[in-house]
Amino acid sequence: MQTGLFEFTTGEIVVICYIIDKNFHICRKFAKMSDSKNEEFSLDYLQKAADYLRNQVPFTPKLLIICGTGLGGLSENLQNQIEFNYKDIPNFPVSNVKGHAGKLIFGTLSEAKIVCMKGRFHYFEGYSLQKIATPIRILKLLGVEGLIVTNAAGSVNEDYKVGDIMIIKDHVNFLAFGGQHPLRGPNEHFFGERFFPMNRAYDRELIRIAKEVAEKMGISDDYHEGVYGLYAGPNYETVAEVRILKMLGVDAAGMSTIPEVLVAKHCGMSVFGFSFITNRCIHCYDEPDEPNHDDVLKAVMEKSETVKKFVANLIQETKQRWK
Ligand SMILES: O=P(O)(O)O[C@@H]1C[C@H](O)[C@@H](CO)O1
Ligand code: HPA
Repeated sequence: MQTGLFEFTTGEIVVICYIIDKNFHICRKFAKMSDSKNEEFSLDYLQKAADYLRNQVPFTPKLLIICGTGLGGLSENLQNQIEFNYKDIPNFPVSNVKGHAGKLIFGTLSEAKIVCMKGRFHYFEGYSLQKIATPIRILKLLGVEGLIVTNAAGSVNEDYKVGDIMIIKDHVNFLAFGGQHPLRGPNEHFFGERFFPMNRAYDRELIRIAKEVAEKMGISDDYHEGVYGLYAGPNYETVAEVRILKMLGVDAAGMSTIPEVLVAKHCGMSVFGFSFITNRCIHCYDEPDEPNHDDVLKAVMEKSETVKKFVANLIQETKQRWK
């Protein structure tokens, strides 16, 4: 048979049809696989977790606090606590890192209606970026309008010291430069628009109030406003990587936060974030220090009361928003 440039026998045509058909099925299979990946981020899937929680919590939470490594104590501020283990909530991920308890705690503080994630999910644990951010969407379905996101981070900025608080004014999402994003894939319009801005991601009014709170607490030498950079981990940075982060305008490096902030902004939440500086990132080859997770936990423990007070005061000053 003459088909344009090529000549085929009937047998060859059968083989070509078979290959096309096989490829078509393989393509459909891949399309289904990526669809099913998104299914776990879809309204229907997440609604199940939201329904489970809604049936047991007698109020609508307005503010979500994500506790960074060792910062689980932030939930101790809450009154009238109702606690859930992540593993008991249908379609909720489970966290595996030391310093992350894996509990969702509902409660009130200065009349603000709050839910605390005591334990978060990290990319280095093997979760997809979507899975990391599913709690944001679940809690949005429950009524949450604002997010306070916290993390342990290493200081790239050499003016920072261990124990400082860095209020996040902006971030650099290194994963996005490589094309990785929790909102990659079909857009779930229920939650937000396909394209959305991030130039005002961190709420300027909340930052202003937080700075006032820090001043009133007398910790003006111990807080900064800076840029958070997401390093995927689980290793801490090499010296060359720290130097690159510095050149690119990063003040503190961590392994979390940005996927949660992206999904929170996409669904219209106000966001305030801060890093607790647990260690210095090492800039020089002849420095003998090496960062490690136990020192990270120790640094947080030493200042946990100050951090708890900072968050409690910030909530007190903004409680009208979260009633
Ligand atoms: O959950 P966060 O970002 O606070 O955790 C940071 C990153 C690693 O889990 C850990 C490194 O020590 O702290
Ligand atoms: O130095 C760090 N780098 C990245 N993540 C971190 N989390 C705590 N400290 C660090």
